[in-house]
Amino acid sequence: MTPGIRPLVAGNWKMNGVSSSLDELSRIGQGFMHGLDAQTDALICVPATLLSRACERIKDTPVKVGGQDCHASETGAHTGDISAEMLRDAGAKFVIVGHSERRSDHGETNANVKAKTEAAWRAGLQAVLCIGETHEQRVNGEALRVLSEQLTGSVPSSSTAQGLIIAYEPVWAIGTGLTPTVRDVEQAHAHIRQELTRLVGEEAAKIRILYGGSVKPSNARDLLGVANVDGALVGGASLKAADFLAVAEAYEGLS
Ligand SMILES: O=C[C@H](O)COP(=O)(O)O
Repeated sequence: MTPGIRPLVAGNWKMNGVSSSLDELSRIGQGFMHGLDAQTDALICVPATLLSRACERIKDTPVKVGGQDCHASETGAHTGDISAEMLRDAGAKFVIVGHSERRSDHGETNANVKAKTEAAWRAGLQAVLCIGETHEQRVNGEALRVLSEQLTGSVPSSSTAQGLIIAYEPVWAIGTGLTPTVRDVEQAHAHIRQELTRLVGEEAAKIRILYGGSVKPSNARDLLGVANVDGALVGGASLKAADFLAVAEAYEGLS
């Protein structure tokens, strides 16, 4: 946690979710409305096909809805793509950019990610910008250098805490059940904060830095209690309301 920064617990449903999954979303919304201590902000990034209905379902709860990617252009001949303006029109308030699955499946570069971040702002969305090293890079001692490179190439210098959230997701920890040690998370997040300061100045002190990669109820408290960890980006454990709410509950007692 960082003093003065309100944590965000964000879920990423990835390519999971059909109409019937909206009941799970309703349970998440209800959980944040009634059960939790309102100590965290909450966000669920659903597939684009569910966006409008998801917004409608949880409009009376504190949980926000986001998209998982956007095109850098506002409109145009880009079959199958979705612009940030379209996400906003469907009710999204946030969008994930630069997730490692987009980088690996679609060859997205840091420059692409930067353009998508700026597109998100143009549409009035907050960007959740993902960075993280591969297993090979970590083993070779290159993790911090890779994070610096990704931040330098993808974070616009005009970034503000209103527009930008960073998610540190070690690629090797995503969906594997493996997590870095608390010491490694602490080191990575401190490094990210330092690099953000170099890139955007004192605004960096207010920018949320989330940890993502195999976050679940059993490890949430350890991971989220680390200095400079201002929330979580949760994949698999966000698909079940009970798990997602349990991750969010980890903040109770931490603050
Ligand atoms: O966006 C979420 C991350 O990729 C983490 O996924 P995971 O919690 O299933 O490891």
